[in-house]
Amino acid sequence: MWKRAISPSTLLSSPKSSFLNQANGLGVLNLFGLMLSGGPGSGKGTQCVKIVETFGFTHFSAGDLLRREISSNSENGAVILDTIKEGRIVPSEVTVKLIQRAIESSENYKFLIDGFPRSEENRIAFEQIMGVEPNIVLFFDCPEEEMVKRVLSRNQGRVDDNLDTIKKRLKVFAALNLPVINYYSEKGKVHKINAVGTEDEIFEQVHPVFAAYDV
Ligand SMILES: Nc1ncnc2c1ncn2[C@@H]1O[C@H](COP(=O)(O)OP(=O)(O)O)[C@@H](O)[C@H]1O
Ligand SMILES: O=c1ccn([C@@H]2O[C@H](COP(=O)(O)OP(=O)(O)O)[C@@H](O)[C@H]2O)c(=O)[nH]1
Ligand SMILES: [Mg+2]
Repeated sequence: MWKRAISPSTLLSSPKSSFLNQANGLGVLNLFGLMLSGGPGSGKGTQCVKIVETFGFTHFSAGDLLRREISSNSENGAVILDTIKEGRIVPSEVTVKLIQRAIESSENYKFLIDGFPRSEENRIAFEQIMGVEPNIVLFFDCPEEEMVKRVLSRNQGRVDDNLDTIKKRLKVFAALNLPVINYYSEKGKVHKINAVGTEDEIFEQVHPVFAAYDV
């Protein structure tokens, strides 16, 4: 379980007080974290919309947070844009800080972190900075040719939705994703989803994962 330390004044006024863990008398709030992993175009973002609607999670897409940094002309914007165009991974501390800011400014206690961690280095940086781990990891398993087809017809005007970048992204994914999945698998946190099928068919696999958790 994720826990967030909060001040006593926040505690008293918090709408989330029913999630207080008062065992140590410190005012600690329990958070519930879900991470979604899967290659480009495997359908993570699409299923997040359904999870938000059905289970009331707050959705943070690491890619969207990075794209927002580019459009807000932040000091890191140029480096992030270049990295995304090349299909590489943005330095961990940049992404983790954006996720941290998003979580800390949210009133919800249930989070979906979509498209992160993309490497062991990402994972370790997240755990060091945040001091928490996800409760559940959903891994979207999708053949490369299906991912390519979906990305090339995504039509959202993204700078990385082209054949050249997608090829690079698939190589990065193949090289860096497995250790992350192995790490969380050993902790019994990974639920593998067959990402081929209609959106509803895929959600039929996602839905029961939540049954075992009181969220
Ligand atoms: N089950 C599916 N079957 C076919 N196309 C899908 C499916 N799920 C998502 N898509 C489409 O594929 C593209 C990539 O989906 P998206 O959710 O953005 O994937 P990701 O976030 O993993 O990159 C989008 O255009 C989306 O509408
Ligand atoms: O934790 C992250 C998430 C995304 N990205 C960058 O942002 C791009 C797009 O990520 P997004 O999750 O939006 O892509 P999707 O998998 O949804 O196609 C990736 O290729 C990376 O270059 C990154 O560096 N770190
Ligand atoms: Mg996405």
